[in-house]
Amino acid sequence: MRISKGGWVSQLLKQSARERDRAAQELRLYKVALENAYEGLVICDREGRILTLNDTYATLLGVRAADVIGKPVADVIENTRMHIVAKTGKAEIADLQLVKGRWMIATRIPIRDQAGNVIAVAGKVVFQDLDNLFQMNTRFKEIRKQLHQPADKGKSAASAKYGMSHIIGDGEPMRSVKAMAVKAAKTNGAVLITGESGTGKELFAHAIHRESSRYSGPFITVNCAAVPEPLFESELFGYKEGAFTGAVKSGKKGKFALAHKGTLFLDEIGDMPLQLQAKLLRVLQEKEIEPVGAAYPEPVDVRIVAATNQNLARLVEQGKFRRDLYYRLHVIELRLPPLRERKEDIPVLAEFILKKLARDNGLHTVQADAAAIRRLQSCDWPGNVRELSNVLERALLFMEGSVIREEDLGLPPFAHGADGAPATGRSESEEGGIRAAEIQEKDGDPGRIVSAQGVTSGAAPDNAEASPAYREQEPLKEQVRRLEKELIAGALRLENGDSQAAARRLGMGKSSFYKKRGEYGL
Ligand SMILES: Nc1ncnc2c1ncn2[C@@H]1O[C@H](COP(=O)(O)OP(=O)(O)OP(=O)(O)O)[C@@H](O)[C@H]1O
Repeated sequence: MRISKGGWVSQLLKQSARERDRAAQELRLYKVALENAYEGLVICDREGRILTLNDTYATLLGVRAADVIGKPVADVIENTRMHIVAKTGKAEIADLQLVKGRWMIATRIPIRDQAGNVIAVAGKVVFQDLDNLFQMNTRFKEIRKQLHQPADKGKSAASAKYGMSHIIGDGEPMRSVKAMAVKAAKTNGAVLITGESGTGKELFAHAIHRESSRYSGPFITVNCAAVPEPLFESELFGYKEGAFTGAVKSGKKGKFALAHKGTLFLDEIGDMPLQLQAKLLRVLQEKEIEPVGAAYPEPVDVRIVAATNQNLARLVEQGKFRRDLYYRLHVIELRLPPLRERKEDIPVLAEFILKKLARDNGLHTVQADAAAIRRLQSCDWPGNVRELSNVLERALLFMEGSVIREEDLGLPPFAHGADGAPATGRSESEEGGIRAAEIQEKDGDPGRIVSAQGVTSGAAPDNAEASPAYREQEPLKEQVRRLEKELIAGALRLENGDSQAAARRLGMGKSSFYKKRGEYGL
């Protein structure tokens, strides 16, 4: 059959029209898929100019896609690296990027022509709910920790993690206490570290060990507030085979024996039972231990560093701490200044803490602006550095921009007291919470208390009296207990039952935390 010339042409025209339609439809589909993607998508040319931006990303950025096409991507998207990838040609997978105050997971892929030249870069950001992101990250850290535990368990359990360089603060109070700690480290005598909760006593204990001639020996910690009284003796001194029913068959080494040739850090020493204090004194004098069930004492070479946030002298007066042991420990006392007495250190501390938080959470470092730092310096910090760290961690979660501003700190509005002194900062510490309750009681209203916010903030809101939201009928003590229990249970949940981490999260001292945990049966 002959096909006329006109027939050929019309056939070809029809075919190409069909292909055009198909291509156009395909393009429409891609466009719809791009626009409706859950992720933010952006494509740049090799000069870093935006070729296309989907609606999801445009909405997040608060721009109209049509207005930004052709603009340099760095002018439109904060902290972008699309233009850099266009230059390096190296893909960046799952990088963290802060955009409009939200952390995103960004992936940037160079697109090449057949000769291998970069002609464009495709970028994708997944913005998770921030909590999810942090939860994911916490979970990831846990898994990583579990994976690495068998290899370095022994090492991390028995070695000091911090040195003097980890102790931040170059104001006069801190410089002199650090200098004294270095001197104390060179001796072999017991050191007593005193200071309020969160002032860095544990940090100093580690650093003293590291500065001492025992630095290559073990560093063993015992939290005297956490050991149940009946187990104390065997925990410290160990026991021999068959010492008591339920004992491990082969016997067990105590902390003293584990710390042989190293340092034993007795944290919260004020909580040590009196009977054990007598035994500790004996070890310090005789330099030998007597494991439970042992026939003879065994020599040990251990240097004691003890810490407390209690007033040991007062405990001695009250008959709760042995005078002779107190004198023995008190030979070298390092008194750590509370943060309110070294506010000049707050800027460097904040910088250090923010860097550490960023590192621990795999984020980019964020800074606090001058007003935020001034606000931090206006606080009294009853929970000291731990509390400062908690406030900064929270600010990091709730900040809106890429720099922490005063309002991100979540502190009550700055106010001067009657004596001109700045108002106390928000405290998440137990002490802070109780103080809020006490303030209310002293104000002559013992049956009522401010809301949870007031309790945890450490300062009753200015309008507590006026706002019905802050007034409830439940008796004061019950409210405090209920809230305290909820907070402790919540923190334990978030930290997967890790008491130390939960105590840190709440800005509470470890001993108070353990006590409360037991008290509430959690
Ligand atoms: N000078 C400092 N520089 C850097 N970090 C610090 C400093 N002081 C304290 N910190 C940090 O504050 C937190 C509390 O410190 P640490 O546990 O040493 O305090 P503490 O006095 O032993 O508290 P507690 O009496 O409640 O056990 C830790 O995260 C610690 O790293």
